Amino acid sequence: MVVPWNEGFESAKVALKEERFFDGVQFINSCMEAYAKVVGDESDRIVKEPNTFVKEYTAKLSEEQKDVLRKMYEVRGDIITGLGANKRAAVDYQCAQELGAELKAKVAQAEAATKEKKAGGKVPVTVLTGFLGSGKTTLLNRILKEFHGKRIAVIENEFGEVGIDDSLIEAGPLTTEENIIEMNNGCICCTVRGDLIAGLKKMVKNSIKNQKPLDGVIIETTGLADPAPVAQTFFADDYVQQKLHLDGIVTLVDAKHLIMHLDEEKPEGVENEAVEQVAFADRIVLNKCDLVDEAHLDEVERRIRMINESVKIQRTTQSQVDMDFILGIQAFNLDKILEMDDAFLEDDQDHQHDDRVSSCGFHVKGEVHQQRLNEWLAWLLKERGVDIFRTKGVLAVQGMKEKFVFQAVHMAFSGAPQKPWEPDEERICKLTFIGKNLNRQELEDGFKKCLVESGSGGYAK
Ligand SMILES: Nc1nc2c(ncn2[C@@H]2O[C@H](COP(=O)(O)OP(=O)(O)OP(=O)(O)O)[C@@H](O)[C@H]2O)c(=O)[nH]1
Repeated sequence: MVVPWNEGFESAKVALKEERFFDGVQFINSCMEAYAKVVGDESDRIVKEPNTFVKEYTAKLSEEQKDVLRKMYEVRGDIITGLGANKRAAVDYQCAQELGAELKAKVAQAEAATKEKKAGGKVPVTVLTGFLGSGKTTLLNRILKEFHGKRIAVIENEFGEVGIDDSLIEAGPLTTEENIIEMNNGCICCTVRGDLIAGLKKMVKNSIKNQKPLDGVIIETTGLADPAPVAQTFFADDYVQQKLHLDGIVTLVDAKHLIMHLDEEKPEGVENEAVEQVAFADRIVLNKCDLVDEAHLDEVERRIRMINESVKIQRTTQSQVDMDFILGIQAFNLDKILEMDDAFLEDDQDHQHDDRVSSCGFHVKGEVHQQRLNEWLAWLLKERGVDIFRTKGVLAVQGMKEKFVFQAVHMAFSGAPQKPWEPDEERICKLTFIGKNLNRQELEDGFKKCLVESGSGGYAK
């Protein structure tokens, strides 16, 4: 149903008054597009290229039309100011001025605000993103360790069919279980976005109720997430917008595999997540520098700069980045994002993942035979490691007191005993693969052969 422009304008004004800025943007943009048609323009320049539109139309409009448009640009400027995109708001105020409004003070204020960054007492949120296996969990563990005295809440989103990361996060004393939310039933950028909002709200409300204020929130996305919709969450929900602010998007990059993923050909209309993650980064942690030489690192940096020219980059191994480089940086800038992605604030954005990429996981009671497992995984990753992007497992190995943690990124793998099994803890094996064109039957058959009692006890997947 097409809403008449004047109704949409009223809704925008109400949303502005109630400080529902994200809704306000949707109302004002659609009402302005409808108004453009009234004055004879079929394009969307009225919202996307306001300066050009105003220059072209000022002389053609009646006084009454100019008055309406002037008010629309002022309201849109106020709404966008509410969201924090002051540079963009200044453009709207200037357009309103061109049409006769007296808004010098607002323009000056918006221009000054673009230079000054304000968090306004809100809890800072850091989005940790980066392709599969780039070092996000390694970094998260370092943050939790280094900020031992801080109350940091964590939202952990995993792509694997069987969740493994909960076993790999080493929470400190102030990051208790109630402050860690696991989301492994879908991707945070699409299917579980509602859960992300609900999770953030729950964390903030609990911290207020228990009088234990949060010092920060870290969101670790899946390696296949598009960071744009995750960032949009901080503008789309009013409660979240009032209580939290997006401090920065930190993208981990695997120095060895980044170029391969940037160059991967995708089917028509499907986005390349590795490119999106670099494009939206406020900081890049160029990790795994131990695996490549200097010339390769220079080439990786060159490729990063082709996508995100001005981003700050720090080279690391084992995600050993300076905390000042990634936390409390107030780097997220809505104006910069809008310059890159005009549609960022539209609430019906659609993005398509590569449906050849999937996950296959096993959750089995019982134990594996170490040698059989080693031989099988070595064979599998050698033969299929180009397409198997990521393998993770926590396994009960026959005769081993500790949990055996297996990790692989493409062909490079490592395994080591971790924490001991508790005396009354059931010995289980969890193993998950993420990759392109996975052959579930082959993986299942191979894994079954590694079990001490092949096929025994609750073969979950
Ligand atoms: N050689 C090398 N290995 C690293 C480095 N940083 C992390 N790793 C290893 O790489 C593997 C993947 O690291 P994670 O921190 O789990 O990566 P991730 O991005 O959280 O992985 P997903 O959540 O599955 O996307 C682990 O085995 C790490 O120990 C590094 O700088 N060099």
